[in-house]
Amino acid sequence: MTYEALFEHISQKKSYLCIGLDTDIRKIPAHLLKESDPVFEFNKQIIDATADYCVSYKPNIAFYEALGAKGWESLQKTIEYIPKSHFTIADAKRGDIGNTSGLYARTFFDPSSSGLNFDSVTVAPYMGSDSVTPFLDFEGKWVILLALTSNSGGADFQRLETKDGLVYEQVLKTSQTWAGADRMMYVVGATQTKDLANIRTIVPDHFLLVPGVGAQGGNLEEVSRYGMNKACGLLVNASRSIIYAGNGLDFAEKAKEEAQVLQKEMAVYLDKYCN
Ligand SMILES: O=c1ccn([C@@H]2O[C@H](COP(=O)(O)O)[C@@H](O)[C@H]2O)c(=O)[nH]1
Repeated sequence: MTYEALFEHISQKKSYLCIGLDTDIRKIPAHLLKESDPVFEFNKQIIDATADYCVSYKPNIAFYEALGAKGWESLQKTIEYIPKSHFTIADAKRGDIGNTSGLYARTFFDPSSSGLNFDSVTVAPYMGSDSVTPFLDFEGKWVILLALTSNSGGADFQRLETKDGLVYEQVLKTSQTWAGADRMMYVVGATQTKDLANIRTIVPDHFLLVPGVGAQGGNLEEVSRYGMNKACGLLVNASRSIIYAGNGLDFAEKAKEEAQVLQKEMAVYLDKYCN
């Protein structure tokens, strides 16, 4: 998906909501456990109920890998089921020496190899350029680089001072020489809103993937006020607060209600801050 197509979809839907499909077999409603693939059945009903209110889905790969081959199968079926209009993110946080990164890229981007055809994958910048650029060899696919994460421990390294600024600032600056705003996004936690104005001076045009509203307590208004640019430039993720909003027969309806609340708020912020 292109930058322009993503912005067009956001404008049409008046939403920059990304729903995290962090589907934990131990947390899904009991009545689904009799299904042959409970994880896929849960995802399918969540997608059917919420697709009108979001522009993106982000399965966190850990939740699928933890189930072995069966989890991989649920992930493949889920990715095929998501409407093509929606931007898909493999939240896998990969990155290794170039040779190995190339295979991680095939895993998420080459359906003839793995059965998966994501639009993007999250990548850790720690191993540097040759660990990231193999993901960019796949035309039209995106890298979402970890910059300033939502967890408190992120500060251990990301906020270390160097002679040229903080480590996360260096990640933003150096990685711009690898790809532009049309192929690269950055992860910035919704719990890090004090840094958003600074981040926007370094990457004014890039999309930011912002996890941390909902269960982690991030503030959507602040994220939007300080993070939005003229093409919206935000994909705000919520996982647990949406997908586990209910736990009964009506779990998908409850998820829809939560998604709708966020979408309505986003419509207001798009009018106010997207310029
Ligand atoms: O900095 C980061 C990077 C990734 N995540 C992931 O996003 C979701 C958040 O889930 P919630 O249930 O809405 O808290 C989850 O998959 C994380 O692994 C993040 O939270 N922070």
